[in-house]
Amino acid sequence: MPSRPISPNPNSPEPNPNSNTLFLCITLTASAILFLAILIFLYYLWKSFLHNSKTSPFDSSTEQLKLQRFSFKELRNATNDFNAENSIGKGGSGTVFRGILRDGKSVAVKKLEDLPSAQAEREFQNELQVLGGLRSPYVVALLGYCLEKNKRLLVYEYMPNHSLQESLFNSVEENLNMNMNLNWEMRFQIIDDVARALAFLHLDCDPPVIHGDIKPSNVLLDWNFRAKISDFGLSRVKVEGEFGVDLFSQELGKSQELSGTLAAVSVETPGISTPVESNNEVDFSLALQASSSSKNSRVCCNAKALNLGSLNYNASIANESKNLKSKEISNLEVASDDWNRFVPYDDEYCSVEHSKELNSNASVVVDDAGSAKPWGRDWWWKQDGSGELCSKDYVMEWIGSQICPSENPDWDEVGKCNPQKSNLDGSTQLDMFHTNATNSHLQELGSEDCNKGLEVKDTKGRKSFQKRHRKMQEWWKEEYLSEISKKGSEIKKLKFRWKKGFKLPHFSLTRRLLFRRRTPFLEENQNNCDANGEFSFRGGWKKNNAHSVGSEMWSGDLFSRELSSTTSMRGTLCYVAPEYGGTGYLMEKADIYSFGVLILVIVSGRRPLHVLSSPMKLEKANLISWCRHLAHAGNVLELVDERLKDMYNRSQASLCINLALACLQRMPELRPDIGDIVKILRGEMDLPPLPFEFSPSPPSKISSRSKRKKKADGQ
Ligand SMILES: Nc1ncnc2c1ncn2[C@@H]1O[C@H](COP(=O)(O)OP(=O)(O)OP(=O)(O)O)[C@@H](O)[C@H]1O
Repeated sequence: MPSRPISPNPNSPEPNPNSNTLFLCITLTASAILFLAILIFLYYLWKSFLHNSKTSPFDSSTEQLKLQRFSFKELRNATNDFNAENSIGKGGSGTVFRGILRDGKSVAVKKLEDLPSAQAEREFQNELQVLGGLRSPYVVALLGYCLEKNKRLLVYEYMPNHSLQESLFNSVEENLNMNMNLNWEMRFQIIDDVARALAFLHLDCDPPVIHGDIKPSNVLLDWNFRAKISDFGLSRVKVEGEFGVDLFSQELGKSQELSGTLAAVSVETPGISTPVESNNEVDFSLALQASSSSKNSRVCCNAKALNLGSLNYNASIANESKNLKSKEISNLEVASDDWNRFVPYDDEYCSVEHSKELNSNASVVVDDAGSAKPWGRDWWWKQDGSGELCSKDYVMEWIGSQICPSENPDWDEVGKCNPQKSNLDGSTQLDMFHTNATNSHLQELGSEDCNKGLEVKDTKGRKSFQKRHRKMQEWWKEEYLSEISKKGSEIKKLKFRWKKGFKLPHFSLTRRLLFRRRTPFLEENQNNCDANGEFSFRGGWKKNNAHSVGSEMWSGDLFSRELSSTTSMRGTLCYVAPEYGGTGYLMEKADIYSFGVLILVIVSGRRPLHVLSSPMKLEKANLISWCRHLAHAGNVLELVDERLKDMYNRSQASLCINLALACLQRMPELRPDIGDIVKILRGEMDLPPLPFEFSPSPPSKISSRSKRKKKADGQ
């Protein structure tokens, strides 16, 4: 029986073709939306990942600050076409004008040179990246910037009483006219303000910021003569990890450890909204990047300083000609620049360290007395730009007497290791790195001995000092010279590569990328600072010789110190800490040193090296040296500015001077930290005991608090 076909159930609904299509449409749309959402999500995830990896470490602690971007036209209008009448100062990198913005706000506009050098460029970046991220009542606010083609301008809050430099060193008449003479209360307040500014940078910023160039022209005064610090072109951000011992090795450690990441971020915009053009080197952002990527590294990165290094390095490469006679002066100028920065404020208590540097200069004085500029740069003589140091011969004579004491045979030995001599011999600057490195160690060791040795004045003592000094030199030679010679071939290789690829300060991005492939180990350094031989050199070195910050601390430390003694000079002559040229242990303490000089300058109203055309007592020319003598004689108040007459608080003045002496100790570790300094100035803490040579014998603990209490009681 044939089966009957099953007829469709008349009750079942007919499939509706329209609803099918609708269903399909909805599904497709939903999938597309979902897919898009996922894409968007992934995109944002990726973006935020990128953003986080480039965020300044400030972000964690400080709100990002938006800097206003001005057009050039706006600033030109504000300053009346940069009218000379509106010019309020000139610094190394440009001129500062007073301007009034459209909203009526007074600003100071720093116009950098139109053809910015690599150094100016880095300074610009540094200023934006560091100062741009800081807000404190003790720090001059950076309000904005202008970046148009080759135009670089920075816009700051206007400080009506300009710089401390002017208030202290303008003529009395000038100051009287402008009502800018500083009485004691103002001076003490300024010292306190600068201390608080440093406390903010060192203690409140995370990571700490090291200013690196504390001096009167970088202390600006508001209407009430309250001080704020400015000029962060040399500043550094410090990231401290568990291996935080030596600055320079940390720099190396950072570049080594982060070799993979550094290259990638060099031209990226850093955390704060900062203009970075693709051809600019943003070494600062590298430091920040490094800091966020490396737990165990402590990073100090500095643009201007690296550039100084590059200057030296370039000079060294350019200086391979053996017939140096005519060129050598200019090269020596560059080379001796670094040496010069140490020069003449160190006194007899610790002068062996600097004696060679001084000697190097002395040899130029002797060799080249009349011609050229034996000291390299005019600015050396024009401390802080005023040009008041007009008696060169006088100073030279004085320096000569300081550096070549014929009665000290030990110094002859140091004198042999003269960078200029090595140059005259026809050796290259790279060779000089060795020589100078060697010397710097000899000096360090020597100076240690000198400090001890000077305490022993008799012949027996002198002999033992010499013996110890030589012994230390021998020890150093045995310990390190072989190691350095092992590394000589590496240096040559680097020199070769440098000549091939790193000579141009701004070679094109394409070339950079090409070069990157070929020389990966140099790329991180190139990104850091493409014209910077020193940094490349360091990084390259570290790359091949170190595997971690900790494990290679010592070799890195050794080598970087050698280099730093010739190439990494920073700051301003007479204000820069001695360790900047050598064993840079604690960077904050370098600020403390400069602060010590600043205190003396404020209290005395004198420059650190103060030589006038009129005859003057020799020992007073060097402020620090003179202060130490006075301290030893128990008469520090003689240092107080005569213009104040007797109208000053004696206990405060004595406290300030003794505090300055504490800050000026040669060993960074012995200098008080800024937290203590603030407390000492507030009278909440006693001044730590000063070293023997600064105190009238027997050494006594200066109890500022008790003294002030007594004084208060007496009153
Ligand atoms: N915000 C400001 N308000 C008022 N005056 C300022 C301001 N900034 C700078 N000046 C003035 O301009 C001068 C030059 O400042 P600038 O920072 O360019 O150079 P410097 O610190 O003197 O030198 P260098 O930059 O070479 O260390 C200062 O000494 C000060 O008198």
